[in-house]
Amino acid sequence: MQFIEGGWPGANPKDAAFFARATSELKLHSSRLVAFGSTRRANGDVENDPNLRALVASGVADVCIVAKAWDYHVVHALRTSLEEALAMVRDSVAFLVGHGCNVFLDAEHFFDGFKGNPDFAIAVLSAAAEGGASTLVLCDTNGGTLPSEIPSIISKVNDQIALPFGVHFHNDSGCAVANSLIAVDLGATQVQGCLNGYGERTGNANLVPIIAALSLKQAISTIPPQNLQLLTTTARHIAEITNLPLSPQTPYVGSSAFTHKAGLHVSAIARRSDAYEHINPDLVGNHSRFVVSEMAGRQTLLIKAGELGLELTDDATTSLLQRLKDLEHQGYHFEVADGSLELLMRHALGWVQPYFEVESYRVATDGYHGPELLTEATVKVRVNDNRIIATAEGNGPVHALDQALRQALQTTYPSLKTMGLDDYKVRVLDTSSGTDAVVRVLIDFSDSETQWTTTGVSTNIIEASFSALTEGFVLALVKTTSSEGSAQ
Ligand SMILES: CC(=O)SCCNC(=O)CCNC(=O)[C@H](O)C(C)(C)COP(=O)(O)OP(=O)(O)OC[C@H]1O[C@@H](n2cnc3c(N)ncnc32)[C@H](O)[C@@H]1OP(=O)(O)O
Ligand SMILES: CC(=O)C(=O)O
Repeated sequence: MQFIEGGWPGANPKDAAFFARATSELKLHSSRLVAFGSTRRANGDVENDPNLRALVASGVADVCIVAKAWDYHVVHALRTSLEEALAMVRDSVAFLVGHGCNVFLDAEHFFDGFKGNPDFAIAVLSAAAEGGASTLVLCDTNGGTLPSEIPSIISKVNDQIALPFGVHFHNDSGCAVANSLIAVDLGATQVQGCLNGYGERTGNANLVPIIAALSLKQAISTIPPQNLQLLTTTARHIAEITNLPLSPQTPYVGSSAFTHKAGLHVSAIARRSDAYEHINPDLVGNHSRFVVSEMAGRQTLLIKAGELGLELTDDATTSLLQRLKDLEHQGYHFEVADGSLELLMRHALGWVQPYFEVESYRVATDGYHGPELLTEATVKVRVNDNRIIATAEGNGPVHALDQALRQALQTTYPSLKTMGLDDYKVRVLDTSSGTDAVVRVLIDFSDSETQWTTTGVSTNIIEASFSALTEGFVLALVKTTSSEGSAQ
């Protein structure tokens, strides 16, 4: 069974409103909603404790309450006696169970508490068991516990407590996932955490790799098996909603999790698809990808060319590999510029783009005549046997050049009307050279069917931009003519 903790009813109006709506409107299929809270206050009484009353009033059957399991916290944070702390646990659990709740007890600071005073930490678990809790959850609240410390502590818990136990690790030492997996090996039946590892400070245990590892590598039931393939889209969707983007390197679900770059890796994968993948990415809804860079070898180029429907000869592969490495050394970055890479491959096969030839271009920005900056570009191109001169204005140099090129080419190639320029990025490659630096421009394009990125590198930002821009136009024409079935 999976549980989703929805918040702390009574802590704030939002959590209260959530439970009011969720209990009537939310239809969960494979999981149950849990309300979170704490034990009663020290020297208080359960009947009049607003937190416990709010848990009962939340309308959910499963509740999780936190209790201090470290004597240091009892003395200094709660400022009460160890006896009273145990009574708080016992009374609160019994109260909730008496109101029909299934109670999980989160033993806060259990691991640190156990190291300092194991008898008290175990006594907290026993008090919860006496009160009627169904699962005792050992928490590493400060997140400092290391994997090597877990077995001896959990085996002592197993010796003394018969109830099922869960774990709740924070990631302050970067060990939350590893600790959770070890705990499951040692008998934990509940792992608390958060999708994508969100949470206070460095976050909670990331449930994504925990679910994937337990389900796929240890045959332990977690989420329904048919939902495993939704792991990647779910993690990315949640990242989108929370506006906390996933690192591409996120295990299992990141965009680079199964992306291969090193030539030696790709050459082995070409022979055995699982050579450099710890699982089949399809199982979690992700996929393999190959990127081309200066670390590529021949096999990488052959695979990439195959994806583009191009057949590289031996000679073309050799010259392409050399050219690619030289250009990357100059500052090109083909890993993120698939469009420019495609053109490089075509050129290696002797292809010359047949659409237009640029004779010259010029751009001028005039800031002295009126309140608005005016940028004007002129391009001179040859299309078939015609010489065309087009001039256009724009918000800036790239816009003006884009407009002028469109004006020059659109009569002959009306399909260019559907092409859009989506993003434009500039990166300074050698900051120590100041305004004399080499810059790399990346431009993202799209039409109704597809997207492509081109790149240009120069000490002159206009030249780098114009090079990326014209490559974008050429690719738009390649794509149109390929989809019309013409020669490539
Ligand atoms: C270990 C964890 O991370 S559990 C998750 C913690 N989550 C949160 O704290 C988020 C929600 N919290 C809140 O909205 C508020 O802190 C509330 C509503 C719970 C309490 O607010 P307040 O009544 O203003 O108390 P405040 O937050 O200042 O202080 C905490 C009080 O809880 C007591 N307390 C702390 N832990 C516990 C516990 N496990 N059981 C009982 N009482 C506790 C403290 O002793 C203190 O009471 P005191 O001032 O009477 O000594
Ligand atoms: C309950 C909880 O969040 C903790 O102890 O870490």
